[in-house]
Amino acid sequence: MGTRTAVKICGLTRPDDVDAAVEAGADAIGFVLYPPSPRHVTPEQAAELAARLPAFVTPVLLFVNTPAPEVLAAAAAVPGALVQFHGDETPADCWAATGQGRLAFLRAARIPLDPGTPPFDLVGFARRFDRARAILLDAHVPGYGGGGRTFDWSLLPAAPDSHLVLSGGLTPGNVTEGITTLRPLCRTLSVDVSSGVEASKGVKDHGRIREFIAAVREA
Ligand SMILES: O=C(O)c1ccccc1NCC(=O)[C@H](O)[C@H](O)COP(=O)(O)O
Repeated sequence: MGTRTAVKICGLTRPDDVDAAVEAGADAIGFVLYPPSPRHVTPEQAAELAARLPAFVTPVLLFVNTPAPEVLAAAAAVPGALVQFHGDETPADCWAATGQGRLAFLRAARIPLDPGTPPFDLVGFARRFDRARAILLDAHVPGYGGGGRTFDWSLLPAAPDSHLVLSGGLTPGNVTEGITTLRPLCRTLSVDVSSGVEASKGVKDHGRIREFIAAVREA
């Protein structure tokens, strides 16, 4: 029996898109609380959208270098939220912004795209952020994330004790390859997508969400 790969659909801004992602079988829904992002929602909007989620779908609040009090205030309004740190946050920043571990968090690792850069020290990164629920692997793109770019999956070293989330440029067409490439390297693997299921930034294509999740379920 295959290991079930959890799916996070990220960057939702509209109620209909949240409902469609839940209907399609998403396990987690990400809300971007980073004002420069074209997918940005306010904490109040995130709380309103998250209230549409059934208990078995996890809301994920995504921050970039946000002060701890703002993270904690936003999370207080979203019961059961995971927080995702996608900037330059240190382990100490994550500890403070999760209320000394009260909140579970994902830590994004932004993998350089430049050819010739040395392999990413995934084991070292995971050790640094050993309190993280999982390490989300994304391409290092301008604007911190949501870039629709894949990094070179073949360069990733094994991280047998790590819970990983593959992210960055996933689509219904490439997610199966991503899963088969990374699943043997880690303890558990989930996937995360934003651009690859969009009609435009922040506007999700419901058919592509269904295709993406169907591809994951078949992998
Ligand atoms: O989605 C954004 O606009 C964004 C902006 C700034 C930091 C992070 C952001 N998204 C984080 C995510 O978890 C995305 O799903 C991830 O970067 C993958 O995005 P994509 O390559 O578009 O699938």
